[in-house]
Amino acid sequence: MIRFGRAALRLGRRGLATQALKDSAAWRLGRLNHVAIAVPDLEAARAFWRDVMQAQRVSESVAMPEHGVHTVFVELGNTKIELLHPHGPESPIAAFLARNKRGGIHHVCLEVADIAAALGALRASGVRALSSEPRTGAHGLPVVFLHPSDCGGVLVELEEAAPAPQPAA
Ligand SMILES: C[C@@H](C(=O)O)C(=O)SCCNC(=O)CCNC(=O)[C@H](O)C(C)(C)COP(=O)(O)OP(=O)(O)OC[C@H]1O[C@@H](n2cnc3c(N)ncnc32)[C@H](O)[C@@H]1OP(=O)(O)O
Repeated sequence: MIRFGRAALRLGRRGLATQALKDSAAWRLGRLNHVAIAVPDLEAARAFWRDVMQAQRVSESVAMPEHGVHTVFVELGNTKIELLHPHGPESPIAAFLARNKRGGIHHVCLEVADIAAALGALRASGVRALSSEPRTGAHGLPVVFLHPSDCGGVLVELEEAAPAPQPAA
């Protein structure tokens, strides 16, 4: 059975649906920030997106040992692709690549306006977070991962959107 936390059950009831709408207004689900792809060979993947797919901007590789990954960002204009490669044997990407030898889509990252409010509302709907608190993600902003078994089989990362720049006075 595919699970979506307890949200699908609860939203069937009028009162809880209204509450969920109020909650979502507070935390506001926003843009697709990136799609992450786990890759067995980071330099080969980097070259593919730069030279074959002709992406205009492909970053250098950055090591993030605190997340167990090396990352490369491919800018697409409306969103990004994050290439992920394991950093260390405990890396979650190592476990993923052990099951998916050629790599594949690992997670999607969605922006929210208020990550603490999002976590509270999602937990109340039965969606499990994979850390007790948000951590600092690849863009230096708070992120939290949601269990794929509670999100229809998709690993979802939430990232608190950077505050919009204020117009010059
Ligand atoms: C730098 C940062 C950033 O962008 O800001 C990052 O990207 S860090 C990127 C790396 N960090 C993370 O991924 C952190 C969050 N990830 C985790 O905590 C873990 O990887 C889990 C998602 C819990 C999976 O861990 P593990 O493979 O040990 O768990 P498990 O074998 O018990 O799997 C539990 C269930 O989830 C499924 N599963 C595992 N990984 C999955 C994935 N990427 N997408 C969809 N489903 C997935 C398994 O098939 C299994 O399904 P069944 O139960 O149906 O068999």
